[in-house]
Amino acid sequence: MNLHYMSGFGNSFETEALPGALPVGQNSPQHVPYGLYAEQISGSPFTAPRHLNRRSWLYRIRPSVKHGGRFKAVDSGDIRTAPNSTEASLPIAQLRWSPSSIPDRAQTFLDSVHTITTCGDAEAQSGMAVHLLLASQTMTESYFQNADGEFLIVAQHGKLRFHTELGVVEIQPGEICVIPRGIVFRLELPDGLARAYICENYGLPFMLPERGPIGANGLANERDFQAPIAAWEDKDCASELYIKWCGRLYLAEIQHSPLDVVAWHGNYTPYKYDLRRFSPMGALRIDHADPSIFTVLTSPSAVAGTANVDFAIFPERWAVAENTFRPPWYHRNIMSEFMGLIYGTYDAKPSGFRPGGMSLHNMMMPHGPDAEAFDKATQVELTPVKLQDTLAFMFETRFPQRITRYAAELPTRQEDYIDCWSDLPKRFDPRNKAV
Ligand SMILES: O=C(O)Cc1cc(O)ccc1O
Ligand SMILES: [Fe+2]
Repeated sequence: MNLHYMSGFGNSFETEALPGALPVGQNSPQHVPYGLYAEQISGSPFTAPRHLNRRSWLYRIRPSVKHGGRFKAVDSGDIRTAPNSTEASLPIAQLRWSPSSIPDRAQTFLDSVHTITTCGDAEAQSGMAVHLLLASQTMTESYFQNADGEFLIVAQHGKLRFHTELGVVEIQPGEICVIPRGIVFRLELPDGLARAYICENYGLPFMLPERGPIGANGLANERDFQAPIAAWEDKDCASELYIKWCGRLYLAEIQHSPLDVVAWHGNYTPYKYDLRRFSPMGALRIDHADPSIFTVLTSPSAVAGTANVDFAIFPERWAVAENTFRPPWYHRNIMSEFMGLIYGTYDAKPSGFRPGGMSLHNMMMPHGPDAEAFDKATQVELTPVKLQDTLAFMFETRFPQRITRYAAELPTRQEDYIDCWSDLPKRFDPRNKAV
């Protein structure tokens, strides 16, 4: 499918799928072209300062109030929403899971979403959840809307094509898609199967981090983000609209497609980004820099520098530091680190962390390179080395992440994970400074 996008991050975009569908010079004329309805969707309070203000104007076949009706509460399967702190009773630990296979029994988007962790409080609009998407069924007359947060979807296996109210966004492994809070979509699977990690961000929408002394360019560059162009469905048939709202799932039976937006303008839009366009900065002479240098997107909290969620990646790059232990240092962190591996190997965990797998190093849980990585990093000759064919990522949050019962009971959980550090010897010798 040859899809077109508009380039930029946080721009005011405008797009029309029919010539002249977009009103000119005003948002809400008495008569909208082609008999469309004008509707605003606000992703920030009206009075939010400009840099945080998000809204779009949609020109649609029916106002979205016609896409609702009577909602009934339905079972939310494996989807959980914070606070969900008492469901699993595992003792605290460093946790890691091998990749889950994608079941081939037919699954809709909803029963292919399995929550792994939750943190914060969705109703307080802070915190996040991590979900694992194991999908094998295209949604046809079924649509979903999340009022609790925005979705950041990290494709790991197979293509994911999101038909959204604002247009179509397709991603493949190496790419991400963000769907703002409240935007209706359905998911199509061009390859039949897909595996993806989802960060559901309850807080402020993701934005680009400040660059500070880096300057005006580098890391994720604005022009590499892509927003969809308007595309509408004019479909009258029995359909289902699911809404997740304050942690519960509701269903409304509707008689048409809610993806009926013919034109739109604004800055509240889904978007995609190819993580391989990230322009990394790094330690050019000594030491291992803090992973914040690899932040792609951040959802700030009200406390400066204390993210609700940071989305960071560990992309292909050169390692050049001299006289340096090059992998991540051993550490404990007040922030909680959920990691996934999209492809390749991750330098701190060469064996047990596999593409499609997950790890969780929660608040103040010690971690760092396993024994194999430590050995290699302390013995290797320090020539410039390219870390190639590798892409890992981290959702790092200020809140402790509570795992779900589903995650605790997954057969892929590696009960022996902490043994990856057991071969680290005591190396201390008070008589020998130069071990
Ligand atoms: O724990 C991890 O593997 C993630 C990580 C990477 C890094 O380079 C520095 C700190 C950090 O938490
Ligand atoms: Fe870490």
